[in-house]
Amino acid sequence: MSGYITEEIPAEELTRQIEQARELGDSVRRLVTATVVTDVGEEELAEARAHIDAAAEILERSRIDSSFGLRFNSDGRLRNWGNAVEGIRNPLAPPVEFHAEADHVWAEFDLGPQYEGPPGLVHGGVIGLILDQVLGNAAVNAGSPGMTGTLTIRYRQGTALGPIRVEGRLDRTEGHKSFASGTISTADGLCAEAEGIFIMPRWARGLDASRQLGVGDA
Ligand SMILES: CCCCCCCC(=O)SCCNC(=O)CCNC(=O)[C@H](O)C(C)(C)COP(=O)(O)OP(=O)(O)OC[C@H]1O[C@@H](n2cnc3c(N)ncnc32)[C@H](O)[C@@H]1OP(=O)(O)O
Repeated sequence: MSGYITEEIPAEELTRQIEQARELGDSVRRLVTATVVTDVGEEELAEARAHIDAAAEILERSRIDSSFGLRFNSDGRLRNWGNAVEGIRNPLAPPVEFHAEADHVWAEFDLGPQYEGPPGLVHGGVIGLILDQVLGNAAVNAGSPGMTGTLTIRYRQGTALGPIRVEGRLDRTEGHKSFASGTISTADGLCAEAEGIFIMPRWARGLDASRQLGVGDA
């Protein structure tokens, strides 16, 4: 399967690259939020657009000819900068930083106006996006990673934009299948809960465990 790349970047250099990636992602995330809620006039909009197009042209001077993929470094760190939930250089990602406990994973972060569905509330698809990742990471954390086969979500109440907490845990495994569950909550209480079946695909079953579907961090 392509997109799984092994690299040898010296540790200090990789740390520097990670910082730069986060800074670039944060700057564009700020821009995305500002774009959704700006109320400036026509002249300022034109001025901003010229700057944005100029910045895009600089970034396009050199680019990889694929998506970012999963990049494993020789020091054990893994980069998933394009990931739609966790990718530090992906401005579509909040990005979510998960914490791994013995029996579950969790994260707390803000969802801004770019994630809106119904007015003031998080889009249902974004809820699914985040729950897919938290359940998948729970399976990874428990040592039983897999691709999402089935994801079932029950939306209990609207999720207000702003601070949210997500949690996920592995409930059980059956052969190549991992059964995970998780929740999204806010200050208003439980907003959505999910159950998922994560399956180790046939093509990945013979691979070294550390390379199966991106077990790792960074
Ligand atoms: C880094 C980790 C975090 C990841 C978080 C994000 C996760 C994702 O977004 S993954 C992307 C979205 N998912 C996908 O694209 C998956 C697409 N589907 C596939 O790749 C395959 O169909 C896949 C992996 C689900 C099944 O793989 P395949 O090699 O066909 O499995 P196969 O050997 O036929 O079946 C294995 C078992 O799973 C069951 N199964 C197969 N498909 C499904 C399914 N969709 N739902 C439930 N069970 C299923 C089979 O019945 C079989 O069960 P049993 O062992 O009891 O007989």
